[in-house]
Amino acid sequence: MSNITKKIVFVTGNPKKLEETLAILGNTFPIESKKVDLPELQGDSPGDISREKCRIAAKEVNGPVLIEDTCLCFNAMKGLPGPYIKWFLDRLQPEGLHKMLEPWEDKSAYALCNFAYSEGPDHEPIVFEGRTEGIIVSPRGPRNFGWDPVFQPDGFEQTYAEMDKSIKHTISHRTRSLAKVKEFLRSKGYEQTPSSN
Ligand SMILES: O=c1[nH]c(=O)c2ncn([C@@H]3O[C@H](COP(=O)(O)OP(=O)(O)OP(=O)(O)O)[C@@H](O)[C@H]3O)c2[nH]1
Ligand SMILES: [Mg+2]
Repeated sequence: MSNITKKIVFVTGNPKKLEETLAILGNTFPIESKKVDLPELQGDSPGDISREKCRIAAKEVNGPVLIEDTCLCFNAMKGLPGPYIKWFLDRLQPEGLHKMLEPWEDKSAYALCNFAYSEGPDHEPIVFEGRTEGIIVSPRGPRNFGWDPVFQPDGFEQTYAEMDKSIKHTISHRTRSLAKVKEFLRSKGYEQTPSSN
Protein backbone atom coordinates (compact mmCIF):
# COMPACT_ATOMS: atom_id res chain seq x y z
CA MET A 1 0.00 0.00 0.00
CA SER A 2 1.25 3.48 -0.77
CA ASN A 3 2.13 5.62 2.22
CA ILE A 4 0.74 8.65 0.46
CA THR A 5 -2.24 9.12 2.80
CA LYS A 6 -0.27 8.50 6.00
CA LYS A 7 1.01 11.46 7.99
CA ILE A 8 4.43 11.56 9.59
CA VAL A 9 4.50 13.40 12.89
CA PHE A 10 7.62 15.44 13.64
CA VAL A 11 7.87 15.50 17.42
CA THR A 12 9.86 18.42 18.80
CA GLY A 13 9.56 21.01 21.53
CA ASN A 14 11.69 23.51 19.60
CA PRO A 15 9.81 25.96 17.31
CA LYS A 16 12.98 27.22 15.53
CA LYS A 17 13.97 23.66 14.68
CA LEU A 18 10.46 23.04 13.36
CA GLU A 19 10.51 26.22 11.27
CA GLU A 20 13.86 25.32 9.65
CA THR A 21 12.82 21.71 9.07
CA LEU A 22 9.60 22.68 7.29
CA ALA A 23 11.46 25.25 5.17
CA ILE A 24 14.08 22.69 4.12
CA LEU A 25 11.64 19.82 3.51
CA GLY A 26 9.29 21.94 1.39
CA ASN A 27 5.63 21.04 1.01
CA THR A 28 5.69 17.73 -0.81
CA PHE A 29 5.91 15.51 2.27
CA PRO A 30 2.92 14.90 4.60
CA ILE A 31 4.52 16.23 7.79
CA GLU A 32 2.55 17.28 10.86
CA SER A 33 4.15 18.51 14.02
CA LYS A 34 3.53 17.72 17.66
CA LYS A 35 5.02 19.76 20.45
CA VAL A 36 6.44 17.41 23.06
CA ASP A 37 9.70 17.88 24.90
CA LEU A 38 10.80 14.25 24.73
CA PRO A 39 13.03 12.82 27.45
CA GLU A 40 16.59 12.28 26.21
CA LEU A 41 18.77 9.38 27.23
CA GLN A 42 22.05 10.35 28.82
CA GLY A 43 24.85 8.70 26.93
CA ASP A 44 27.89 9.11 24.76
CA SER A 45 26.51 8.13 21.37
CA PRO A 46 24.38 10.71 19.51
CA GLY A 47 22.99 7.82 17.40
CA ASP A 48 21.77 5.92 20.48
CA ILE A 49 20.26 9.08 21.97
CA SER A 50 18.33 9.75 18.75
CA ARG A 51 17.12 6.15 18.43
CA GLU A 52 15.81 6.11 22.00
CA LYS A 53 14.14 9.53 21.57
CA CYS A 54 12.49 8.17 18.40
CA ARG A 55 11.22 5.02 20.16
CA ILE A 56 9.56 7.18 22.82
CA ALA A 57 8.02 9.43 20.14
CA ALA A 58 6.67 6.43 18.19
CA LYS A 59 4.96 5.15 21.36
CA GLU A 60 3.53 8.59 22.07
CA VAL A 61 2.14 9.04 18.53
CA ASN A 62 1.41 5.38 17.79
CA GLY A 63 2.35 5.84 14.15
CA PRO A 64 5.10 7.14 11.85
CA VAL A 65 7.34 9.72 13.51
CA LEU A 66 10.40 11.83 12.92
CA ILE A 67 12.52 13.30 15.69
CA GLU A 68 15.72 15.29 15.56
CA ASP A 69 18.61 15.69 17.95
CA THR A 70 21.33 18.29 17.47
CA CYS A 71 24.84 18.26 18.93
CA LEU A 72 27.56 20.91 18.88
CA CYS A 73 30.94 19.22 19.26
CA PHE A 74 34.23 20.97 20.09
CA ASN A 75 37.23 19.07 18.72
CA ALA A 76 39.58 20.36 21.46
CA MET A 77 37.18 18.84 24.00
CA LYS A 78 36.94 15.53 22.14
CA GLY A 79 33.38 16.15 21.00
CA LEU A 80 31.88 17.76 24.12
CA PRO A 81 29.42 19.37 24.83
CA GLY A 82 27.92 17.25 22.00
CA PRO A 83 24.36 16.15 22.89
CA TYR A 84 24.47 18.28 26.07
CA ILE A 85 24.87 21.56 24.19
CA LYS A 86 21.32 22.65 25.08
CA TRP A 87 22.19 22.84 28.80
CA PHE A 88 25.59 24.43 28.26
CA LEU A 89 23.95 27.10 26.10
CA ASP A 90 21.17 27.60 28.64
CA ARG A 91 23.59 28.18 31.53
CA LEU A 92 26.53 29.87 29.77
CA GLN A 93 24.87 31.75 26.89
CA PRO A 94 26.73 32.08 23.55
CA GLU A 95 29.57 34.12 25.15
CA GLY A 96 30.26 31.31 27.59
CA LEU A 97 30.47 28.71 24.82
CA HIS A 98 33.19 30.77 23.15
CA LYS A 99 34.99 31.30 26.51
CA MET A 100 34.99 27.56 27.20
CA LEU A 101 37.54 27.12 24.42
CA GLU A 102 39.90 29.86 25.70
CA PRO A 103 42.58 27.42 26.93
CA TRP A 104 42.84 25.76 23.52
CA GLU A 105 44.24 27.02 20.25
CA ASP A 106 42.00 24.63 18.36
CA LYS A 107 38.62 26.37 17.96
CA SER A 108 37.30 23.87 15.43
CA ALA A 109 33.90 22.30 15.96
CA TYR A 110 31.15 20.51 14.11
CA ALA A 111 27.39 20.75 14.17
CA LEU A 112 25.76 17.34 14.05
CA CYS A 113 22.13 16.73 13.27
CA ASN A 114 20.50 13.34 13.62
CA PHE A 115 17.00 12.90 12.34
CA ALA A 116 15.46 9.55 13.25
CA TYR A 117 12.41 7.96 11.65
CA SER A 118 10.24 5.16 12.94
CA GLU A 119 7.23 3.62 11.28
CA GLY A 120 5.59 3.05 14.67
CA PRO A 121 6.03 1.53 18.14
CA ASP A 122 7.06 -1.92 16.85
CA HIS A 123 9.69 -0.68 14.40
CA GLU A 124 13.39 0.02 14.85
CA PRO A 125 14.29 3.68 14.26
CA ILE A 126 16.54 4.64 11.34
CA VAL A 127 19.02 7.49 11.86
CA PHE A 128 20.09 10.04 9.23
CA GLU A 129 23.21 12.01 10.09
CA GLY A 130 24.20 15.44 8.80
CA ARG A 131 27.37 17.26 9.76
CA THR A 132 28.85 20.70 9.12
CA GLU A 133 32.40 21.66 10.11
CA GLY A 134 33.30 25.11 11.39
CA ILE A 135 34.92 27.16 14.15
CA ILE A 136 33.65 28.68 17.40
CA VAL A 137 33.91 32.48 17.42
CA SER A 138 32.90 35.32 19.73
CA PRO A 139 29.11 35.75 19.22
CA ARG A 140 28.05 37.75 16.14
CA GLY A 141 24.58 38.27 14.68
CA PRO A 142 20.98 37.93 15.88
CA ARG A 143 20.31 35.75 18.90
CA ASN A 144 17.02 34.19 17.99
CA PHE A 145 18.30 30.64 17.54
CA GLY A 146 20.54 28.83 20.00
CA TRP A 147 24.26 28.79 19.30
CA ASP A 148 23.98 30.13 15.73
CA PRO A 149 25.92 33.33 16.74
CA VAL A 150 29.08 31.40 17.73
CA PHE A 151 29.24 28.89 14.85
CA GLN A 152 31.08 29.99 11.72
CA PRO A 153 30.98 27.25 9.08
CA ASP A 154 34.18 26.50 7.16
CA GLY A 155 34.47 28.49 3.93
CA PHE A 156 32.36 31.41 5.27
CA GLU A 157 33.19 34.69 6.99
CA GLN A 158 29.78 34.91 8.65
CA THR A 159 28.31 32.94 11.53
CA TYR A 160 25.13 30.93 11.02
CA ALA A 161 23.29 33.78 12.77
CA GLU A 162 24.71 36.47 10.47
CA MET A 163 24.08 34.70 7.19
CA ASP A 164 20.83 34.73 5.31
CA LYS A 165 18.70 31.67 6.15
CA SER A 166 18.76 30.68 2.50
CA ILE A 167 22.55 30.38 2.73
CA LYS A 168 22.46 28.49 6.04
CA HIS A 169 20.03 26.07 4.39
CA THR A 170 22.51 25.24 1.61
CA ILE A 171 25.19 23.99 4.02
CA SER A 172 23.68 23.31 7.42
CA HIS A 173 23.92 20.11 9.45
CA ARG A 174 20.10 20.01 9.35
CA THR A 175 19.95 20.32 5.54
CA ARG A 176 22.51 17.53 5.15
CA SER A 177 20.59 15.18 7.41
CA LEU A 178 17.27 16.10 5.77
CA ALA A 179 18.68 15.39 2.30
CA LYS A 180 18.99 11.75 3.44
CA VAL A 181 15.54 11.84 5.07
CA LYS A 182 13.98 13.14 1.83
CA GLU A 183 15.57 10.39 -0.24
CA PHE A 184 14.32 7.79 2.25
CA LEU A 185 10.77 9.18 2.37
CA ARG A 186 10.67 9.26 -1.42
CA SER A 187 11.68 5.60 -1.52
CA LYS A 188 8.84 4.82 0.93
CA GLY A 189 6.30 6.52 -1.36
CA TYR A 190 5.69 9.51 0.92
CA GLU A 191 6.34 12.26 -1.59
CA GLN A 192 3.24 13.92 -3.01
CA THR A 193 3.68 15.40 -6.45
CA PRO A 194 1.19 18.08 -7.56
CA SER A 195 -0.39 15.60 -10.04
CA SER A 196 -1.20 13.11 -7.24
CA ASN A 197 -3.25 15.63 -5.22
O1 LIG B 1 22.07 27.88 16.87
C1 LIG B 1 21.53 26.81 16.66
N1 LIG B 1 21.38 26.40 15.37
C2 LIG B 1 20.82 25.24 15.02
O2 LIG B 1 20.71 24.91 13.84
C3 LIG B 1 20.35 24.45 16.11
N2 LIG B 1 19.70 23.27 16.16
C4 LIG B 1 19.49 23.02 17.46
N3 LIG B 1 19.99 24.00 18.23
C5 LIG B 1 20.03 24.10 19.70
O3 LIG B 1 20.87 23.05 20.16
C6 LIG B 1 20.24 22.37 21.26
C7 LIG B 1 19.90 20.99 20.75
O4 LIG B 1 19.17 20.24 21.67
P1 LIG B 1 18.01 19.28 21.18
O5 LIG B 1 18.36 18.68 19.86
O6 LIG B 1 17.67 18.36 22.27
O7 LIG B 1 16.81 20.32 20.89
P2 LIG B 1 15.55 20.76 21.75
O8 LIG B 1 15.54 20.07 23.09
O9 LIG B 1 15.52 22.24 21.77
O10 LIG B 1 14.33 20.26 20.89
P3 LIG B 1 13.71 18.77 20.79
O11 LIG B 1 14.66 17.84 21.46
O12 LIG B 1 12.38 18.84 21.50
O13 LIG B 1 13.55 18.50 19.34
C8 LIG B 1 19.05 23.23 21.64
O14 LIG B 1 19.46 24.20 22.56
C9 LIG B 1 18.68 23.89 20.30
O15 LIG B 1 18.02 25.13 20.47
C10 LIG B 1 20.51 24.90 17.43
N4 LIG B 1 21.09 26.07 17.69
MG1 LIG C 1 15.80 18.11 23.28
